[in-house]
Amino acid sequence: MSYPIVVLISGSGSNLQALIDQSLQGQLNIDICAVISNKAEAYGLERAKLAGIPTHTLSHKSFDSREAFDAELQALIDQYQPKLVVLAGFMRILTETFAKHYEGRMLNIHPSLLPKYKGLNTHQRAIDANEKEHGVSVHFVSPELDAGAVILQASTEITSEETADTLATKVHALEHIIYPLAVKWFSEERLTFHDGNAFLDKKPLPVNGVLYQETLT
Ligand SMILES: Nc1nc2c(c(=O)[nH]1)N[C@@H](CN(C=O)c1ccc(C(=O)N[C@@H](CCC(=O)O)C(=O)O)cc1)CN2
Ligand SMILES: NCC(=O)N[C@@H]1O[C@H](COP(=O)([O-])[O-])[C@@H](O)[C@H]1O
Repeated sequence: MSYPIVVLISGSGSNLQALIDQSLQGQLNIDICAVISNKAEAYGLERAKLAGIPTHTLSHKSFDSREAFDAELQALIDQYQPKLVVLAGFMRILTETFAKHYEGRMLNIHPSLLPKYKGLNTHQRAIDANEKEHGVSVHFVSPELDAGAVILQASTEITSEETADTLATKVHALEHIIYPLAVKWFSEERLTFHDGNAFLDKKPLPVNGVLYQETLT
């Protein structure tokens, strides 16, 4: 029996594509029931359609408040009764009510080594701060932005010639490895969440999650 998930996007959907590909290759036993975007122009919607996955666009601009948008989004998601909600480049801050409704069963991928560089424009900020390394974090979604329990991180060196674009390319490659791995762990019920903390095989994860190395796969 495959594991039902719903994926939320706002843009290109390369992380969605990584999940689709690994599912099709039999590496992930998931059923992506629907892909929902808040942006009609998101290329990730085309990726979903090509994979035969139902798509929905729910524009936040059509709602008077964040709460009204989130309520509609929650009703749409719950029609599919997913066991996991995956934010894959979903660029809206979610309300406390929404985050609590899916607490422990909603993941996000964030392009920094949390808790560093929460928010937006993380690659340029890391370069401007003369960081020697940068990377990506997969975490449970909490009401506080980018503050949920970290599950997995992967890092890369920032070179002297680095630009935000070259760094984003390196980070994207890491994302496409660790996000499917985190989803796999959750779908196999190895990854769990209790009282704000993440556990793998019933053991508490380190505060910054597991640092990805090749040996993990
Ligand atoms: N309650 C939470 N909501 C969201 C979380 C979270 O951890 N808790 N993660 C984010 C994803 N994210 C970073 O990983 C993020 C997404 C969006 C923004 C943001 O500032 N959004 C603006 C609009 C920006 C735009 O449209 O380009 C906004 O919502 O006003 C910051 C961080 C998903 N939600
Ligand atoms: N704050 C959230 C955030 O910035 N998420 C980032 O959006 C990109 C989505 O790429 P994709 O649409 O190709 O998967 C990814 O790099 C992800 O880390």
